[in-house]
Amino acid sequence: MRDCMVDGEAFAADAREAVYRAIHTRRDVRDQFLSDPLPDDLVRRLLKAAHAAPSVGFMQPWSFILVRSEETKQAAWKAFSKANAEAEAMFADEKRDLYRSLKLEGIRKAPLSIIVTCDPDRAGPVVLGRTHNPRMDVYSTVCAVQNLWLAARAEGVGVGWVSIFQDDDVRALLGIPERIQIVAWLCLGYVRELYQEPELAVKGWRQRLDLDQLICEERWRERS
Ligand SMILES: Cc1cc2c(cc1C)N(C[C@H](O)[C@H](O)[C@H](O)COP(=O)(O)O)c1[nH]c(=O)[nH]c(=O)c1N2
Repeated sequence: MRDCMVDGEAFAADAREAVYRAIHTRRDVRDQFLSDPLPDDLVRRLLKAAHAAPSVGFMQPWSFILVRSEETKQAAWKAFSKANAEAEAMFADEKRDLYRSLKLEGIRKAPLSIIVTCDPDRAGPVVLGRTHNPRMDVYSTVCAVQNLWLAARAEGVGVGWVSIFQDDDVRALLGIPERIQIVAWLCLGYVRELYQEPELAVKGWRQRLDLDQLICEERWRERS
């Protein structure tokens, strides 16, 4: 068994710093995408990072659909626009005005979209670790998205997650069968600069919560 092990010691300070830098400077990107295409080997590294994510029962339920054509991106943007109009109507008064002013997608600007899906049947009917909570497959897929997002940050590639869609529109557009879950539409492209803080905070939509208010010991505590 010893032959199967690798060193588990802490990274050297600069490598550790790089990991935290990727975590803390990662941003959701909507408008800063450059049009330059992403090289295939880079895209492959990002997908490899996603594929290295943890998954329940080592299920690896994810798949990745790569979209580069203007035609498909235009159709996706139309689906977004329809859903976004519905979303806008759900907010009241000033919040609605602020919502309307926000840029919430970069579908047409980003040279590449990666749609991440989850196959609930990937590892058969009974999956280790998912026996009492079937949602674990989607949670695993989200881990893959986050791996990709952090790797992209290190590569100078911005990622924007767009979730303002009716699933059926995306299904029809990409030919995704009913049994497959759509987890994320990710827009990707090189970026020259990023917001220092979440754009939604900068634009006054919502601020970062105080971490100390979110930690409790032993028992659930309502946030004050
Ligand atoms: C599941 C999920 C879904 C979405 C998002 C994120 C996640 C995790 N985010 C991005 C989100 O607004 C952003 O992560 C937060 O505002 C925090 O900003 P940073 O990611 O730190 O820049 C996002 N942003 C956006 O402009 N349109 C969208 O539809 C979505 N959808």
